[in-house]
Amino acid sequence: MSARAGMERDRDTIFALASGRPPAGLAVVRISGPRTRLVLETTLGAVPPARRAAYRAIRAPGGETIDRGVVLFFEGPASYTGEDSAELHLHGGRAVVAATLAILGDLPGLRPATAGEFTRRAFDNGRLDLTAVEAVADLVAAETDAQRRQALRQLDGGLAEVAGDWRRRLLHARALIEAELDFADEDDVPDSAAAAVWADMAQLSADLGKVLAGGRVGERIRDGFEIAILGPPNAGKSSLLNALAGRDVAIVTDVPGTTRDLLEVHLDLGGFAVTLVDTAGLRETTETVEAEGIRRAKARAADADLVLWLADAGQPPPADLHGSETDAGSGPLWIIGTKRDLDSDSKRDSPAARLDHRISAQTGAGLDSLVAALTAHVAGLVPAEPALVTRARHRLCLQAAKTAIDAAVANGAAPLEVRAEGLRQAGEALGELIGRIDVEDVLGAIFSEFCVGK
Ligand SMILES: Nc1nc2c(ncn2[C@@H]2O[C@H](COP(=O)(O)OP(=O)(O)OP(=O)(O)O)[C@@H](O)[C@H]2O)c(=O)[nH]1
Ligand SMILES: [K+]
Ligand SMILES: [Mg+2]
Repeated sequence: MSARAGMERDRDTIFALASGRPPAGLAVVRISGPRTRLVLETTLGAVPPARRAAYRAIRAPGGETIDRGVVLFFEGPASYTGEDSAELHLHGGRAVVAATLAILGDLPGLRPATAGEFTRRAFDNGRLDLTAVEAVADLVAAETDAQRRQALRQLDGGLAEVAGDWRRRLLHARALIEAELDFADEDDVPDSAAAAVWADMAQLSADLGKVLAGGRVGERIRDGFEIAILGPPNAGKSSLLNALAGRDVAIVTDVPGTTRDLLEVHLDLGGFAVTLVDTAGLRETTETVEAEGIRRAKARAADADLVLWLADAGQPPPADLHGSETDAGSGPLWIIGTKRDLDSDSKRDSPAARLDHRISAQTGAGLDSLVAALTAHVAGLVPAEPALVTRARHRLCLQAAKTAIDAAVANGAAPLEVRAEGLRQAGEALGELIGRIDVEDVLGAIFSEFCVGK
């Protein structure tokens, strides 16, 4: 779309059902754009007072009453989108919603909103920065308390405020350097100002490093921690997955090699989103499909925050699976003895294998204590300090900024212009983070996550 066509579209007044699929108790239809007042005059007879709930009849142009409900009018720019906008709170019936949307669609200058378009206008009108836009999407998608809290913190400016401070420090440093360049011919300019600039930039790099050192916890809270279930064929992996999911997700049979593909179940463990992954049983095989399943199982285990190694006869995990716990990319591994209901008394008491837990997916024995341990483990992965980096995009922008600052600080022998350019690049990376510079491609990716009506 050309810039001009984009501006034409922006002048449209948009509408959408912002609430869930009817039938429902209520339906909220959202309207935003320059014709909002006209819409309200046409359908209600008059524009209600701004920001005050008004009980009104909603009428078709012919005069028929479609429904009665509460209407809210928000006068721009003090609205979510920054434009005149309104909400119609209707009875959530299919016919009510369909008739209302049809009336709006027939009004000149109105069209249905595209996914995320209300929030896009809020961003374009400076009501939300880019991290807040992402947070709106995350809040709508949040399924656990930790996800909700993290999204709300980000919406309240968690990362954006810190990044704003960092940008101001960079601008200040660049201004001092500019001044120094302007006075470079004069002998009486003290060096101390420059020294202070680079000391602060070194500190800024350390501040960025501290936030980055939080690792990917924020991303994990958003996307879910991963627990992979591995073990030899028939160890009872799929049975455990089903037991923890509380439903029959995976096929369970007594045929070794039943599971081939990775199967995922999403759990809420103590308010944290967790993805539990069932995998193909590990064994030597020449069978193509099974071999691919085993390859995927190992790859997933390498990325997991925790591997549960299931063993019904105490088989130890292969050495290539987990290495030491300090290996990069490999989290800890617990050994779980399965089919406890079949254990003879002698086996139960034998200390032959190191077992972290003993369970029976069949009787449910040991499952409560396993879930409690998993919940505590996941909670233990989350530091008390809330994460500021909640998406890979944030991490990459901060890393780019830090790299540019580090190079500028370290490169003391380079001309001042070159070092200043590094600081400009760092500022640009932080600008990209909050969406203050041209970021069209980034925007497309972010807004594609939205639903219509948001
Ligand atoms: N007695 C008993 N049998 C179990 C238990 N858990 C699983 N089984 C049985 O063990 C067999 C294999 O179970 P699965 O859950 O399919 O094992 P798996 O590890 O997923 O097997 P593959 O996908 O083939 O690698 C099935 O016959 C299950 O009914 C248990 O706790 N007690
Ligand atoms: K099986
Ligand atoms: Mg299985």
